[in-house]
Amino acid sequence: MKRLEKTTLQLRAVSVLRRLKSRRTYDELADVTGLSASDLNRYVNGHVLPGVERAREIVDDLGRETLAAEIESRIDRDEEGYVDNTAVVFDQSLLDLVAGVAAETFELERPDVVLTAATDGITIAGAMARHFDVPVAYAKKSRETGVSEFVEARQRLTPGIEITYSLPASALEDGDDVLLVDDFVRSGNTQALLLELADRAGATVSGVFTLIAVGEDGLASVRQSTDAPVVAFTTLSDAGEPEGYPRT
Ligand SMILES: O=P(O)(O)OC[C@H]1O[C@H](OP(=O)(O)OP(=O)(O)O)[C@H](O)[C@@H]1O
Repeated sequence: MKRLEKTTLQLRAVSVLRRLKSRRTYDELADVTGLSASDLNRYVNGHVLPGVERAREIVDDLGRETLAAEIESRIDRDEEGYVDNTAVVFDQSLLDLVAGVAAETFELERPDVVLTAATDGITIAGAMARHFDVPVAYAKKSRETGVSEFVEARQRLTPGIEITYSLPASALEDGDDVLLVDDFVRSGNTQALLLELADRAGATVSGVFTLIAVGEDGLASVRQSTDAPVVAFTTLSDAGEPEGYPRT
């Protein structure tokens, strides 16, 4: 592991601890982490960095669980099960941390481009692109004025109603490795569309990452369309209650 990667991991672990600390005393944080309150105080206040192995444990064991619980606690659902994740997708610093933790825990490979669909996927896709230091591209439901060439794919909403998503042709090059990212997957239709766009551009999809999966059906459907790993940071049940992680 290179020095820069080690330091990045150590700093990410500190960010996770700071998020946890914001709602807890040091003694409570010690109970959650199994680390001593005095060590935690030094990490959180920036006097010392955790060692690399300890940092990895903090990120892998606590990072995802903590952030998934935070995401779940910020999601509202109406009576019909529609998701309001505004409080998540508007919080860029939370997403920046999620992107780094997700890349570490899911061992996502560095792509050439991160691709998403406008609108709500843009902030998590931007966070993932920044993590890997690669460009982010997004397909839109309208053609960008001034762009002459597009790659396009159609999404069928109901019989007779379709939306065309347009991606400037310059966004992807033949042979690019692409990571598909979105804020949530429900039916998987949006990911199917992004897979089609990538395919039309001659790109290879190296992975699919969603912040939230609503039920398992959408993920299963995406997995049938690609051999690339398809992963969700957290999964909510269709019935309305988040599952998999305790709330904080
Ligand atoms: O798996 P699916 O059933 O396709 O649903 C997931 C998509 O739905 C939402 O976008 P939406 O189409 O609502 O557009 P928006 O981001 O502009 O709100 C969300 O941002 C995903 O892109």
